[in-house]
Amino acid sequence: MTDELVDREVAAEQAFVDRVYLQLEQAGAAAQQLAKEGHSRAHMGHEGGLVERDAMVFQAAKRIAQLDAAHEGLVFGRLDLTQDKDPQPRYVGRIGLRDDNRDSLLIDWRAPAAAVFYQATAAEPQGVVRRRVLRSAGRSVVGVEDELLDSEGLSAAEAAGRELPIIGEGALMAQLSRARDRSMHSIVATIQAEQDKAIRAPSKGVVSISGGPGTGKTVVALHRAAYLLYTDRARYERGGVLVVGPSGVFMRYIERVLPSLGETAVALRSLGGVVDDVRATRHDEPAVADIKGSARMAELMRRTARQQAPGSPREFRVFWRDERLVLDRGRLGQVRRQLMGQGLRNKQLPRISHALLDQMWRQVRGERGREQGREKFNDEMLSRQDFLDFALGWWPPLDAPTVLTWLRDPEFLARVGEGLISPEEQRLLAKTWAALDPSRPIGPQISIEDVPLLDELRYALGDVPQKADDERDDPMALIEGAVDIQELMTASDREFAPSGRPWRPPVSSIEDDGYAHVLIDEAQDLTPMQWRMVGRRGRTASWTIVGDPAQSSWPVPAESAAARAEALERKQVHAFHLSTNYRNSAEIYAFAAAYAQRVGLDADLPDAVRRTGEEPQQVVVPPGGDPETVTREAVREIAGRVSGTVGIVVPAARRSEVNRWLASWPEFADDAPGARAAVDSTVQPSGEDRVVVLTGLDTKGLEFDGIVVVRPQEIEEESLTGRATLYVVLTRATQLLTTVS
Ligand SMILES: Nc1ncnc2c1ncn2[C@@H]1O[C@H](COP(=O)(O)OP(=O)(O)OP(=O)(O)O)[C@@H](O)[C@H]1O
Repeated sequence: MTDELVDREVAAEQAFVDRVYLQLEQAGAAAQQLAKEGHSRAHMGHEGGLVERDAMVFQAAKRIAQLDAAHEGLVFGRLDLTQDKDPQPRYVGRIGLRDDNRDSLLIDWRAPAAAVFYQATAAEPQGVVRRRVLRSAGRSVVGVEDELLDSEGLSAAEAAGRELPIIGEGALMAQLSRARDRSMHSIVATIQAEQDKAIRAPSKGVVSISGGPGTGKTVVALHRAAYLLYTDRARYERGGVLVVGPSGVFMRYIERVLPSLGETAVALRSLGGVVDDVRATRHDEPAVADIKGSARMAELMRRTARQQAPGSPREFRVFWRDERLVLDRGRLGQVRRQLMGQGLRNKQLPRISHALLDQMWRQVRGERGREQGREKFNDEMLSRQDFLDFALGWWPPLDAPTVLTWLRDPEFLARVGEGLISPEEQRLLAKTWAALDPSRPIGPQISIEDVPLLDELRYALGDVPQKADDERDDPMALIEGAVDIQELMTASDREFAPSGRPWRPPVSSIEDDGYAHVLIDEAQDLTPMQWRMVGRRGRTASWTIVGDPAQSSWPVPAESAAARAEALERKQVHAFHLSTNYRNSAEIYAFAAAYAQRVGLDADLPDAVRRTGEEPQQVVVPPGGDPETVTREAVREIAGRVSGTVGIVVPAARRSEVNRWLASWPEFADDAPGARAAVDSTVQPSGEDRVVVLTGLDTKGLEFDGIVVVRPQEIEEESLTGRATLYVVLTRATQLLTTVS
């Protein structure tokens, strides 16, 4: 293959790509013009729909241009079919586009017509002679990679005067060898057949995608989200797609993929951010996390939500027509039980005054009182400030953060935890909640493990009924106006809302929590309580769940499996399995797999296909030697040899120490500004650093060109599932891996 030939082919593709961008600009300008003219029409009938669609294409393309200029092109694939099928080339891109005659210029990668691009193989070419991947930098085509799928078809095409040279080493290998930066990239150009099947699976029930490390589970799941939005945009955009991943760092790592595919209507949430308006970023220590994640906590929260509010009045006395009426403990207890039996606590707010009045009216025996009648009695009581204050103090509207803070009192905790959690467990829990302050926003005060507990409380309490706007600030309004309560828009309202009303992320009502699709990444790590939390968001949803049990950091798999089954409520599960590791070099993965087998993890071992000739290094600090010097040497060596990111993975207890090391090494001053920031606080590593310090758990789902593992033994011993965590750590590097023991 001559350079001249390559240049000629690249130039030919460039001409086509230029045409696409020109067309896109024209379509965008026209869409904008139309949108300007008929903004209100966009919500009506057919014409409006067209405006919306064109505007969407335009928006998508604009985002692609902004976000991906440096990396990925709009047009990435070309198919040349057999003479009898179609002598014209077909191009595949991130979005679909038509020319002025409404003929297809570019096929959306998700369209049925593009499926063959991913599914054709040499064994089953499906009419494809040559598959070509275009490599681009922004709008420039910089290379092409071809695959010949049907040599007979090629001869026939050439005989008919079509020239179809085969160029390049194969797109996949070129793609896999690229340096890694701090964000995940889309794989649209090189999706493999087994991945494509999972991406395009029908959107019913649950699609469960399993596979070992680096098999593309995450990236496949994200492409699936884009695929679903493409196939049923009205449903998924209106109902919402929720993507849940393990950590904030991970969410930042994947956040570019969907926009680069032109999709923005997706809520990306870390496990600490599933509940609206709450963003927890800190983990509890493993022993505490294990308690807070366990299914028993559901009962603890249920009991908590039924307790009398600490400090609330416990008695009410009043004289009425010469009689003393008393609401004492016993009578209040009866009213309480009656109200609790009728449903969620906050939902009873409109009923409490009448329930209390009933109880008091029963005490009215005297003739003077009786003859005035119940109505008069009600009127008079309801106009007494002391009665209203009592009623509202005794049964106040409650929000989950306030109720969670009740648990900071060890005596309260002991009472509700009786028979459920041991005194030692109570002590551990109370310690983590001791400083909770109801007067400050709860988000920054709680851990990732507290978030499902908070959610549990929200559902046990129910929403405080909403009143009309002018009464919002007056809690008294809750008591009297039992009838005209305005509920917030519910999930089903949203589902059937007139089209054209854009979907907005739910606010904070539990009725707004439902989504049309829920996608869970790293599902093996969800605790039973987390499954309950995400389950509530997907009652009427279809699901995509991806995970690898061998990477699990939850110690009681059976309990988690039960919670998962409950969350999925007998929805039908379609299972897909991915079998090739695209991340690690074969050498690195062989090392990690040997570790998994040695320590008895029941690992799903994929094939790693890319050889680099670089074996992992195991460095031992000599007796009396300095671990910092040895680590620094290892990091320097790796950073000098790879052009992308480097992760230094350490036991949780050593994170600040190693951050201090890194911050003090002048050769990394430019590469690791985040380490400096972390030295005196617990801030997350900044998004753009080339060299970062992470704990084992932090590395979940991420990847780096090079990894240095500091004291692997300690990572292993750090928690009950330390071996699985270390296995995860060993499977994060694409090029070079060094352990420092
Ligand atoms: N078809 C593909 N073409 C190019 N790159 C791919 C392909 N499939 C996966 N990759 C790359 O392989 C790497 C691993 O993918 P991903 O993180 O999705 O795997 P995973 O199965 O979720 O891994 P883990 O379980 O170890 O976190 C990523 O860099 C991804 O871009």
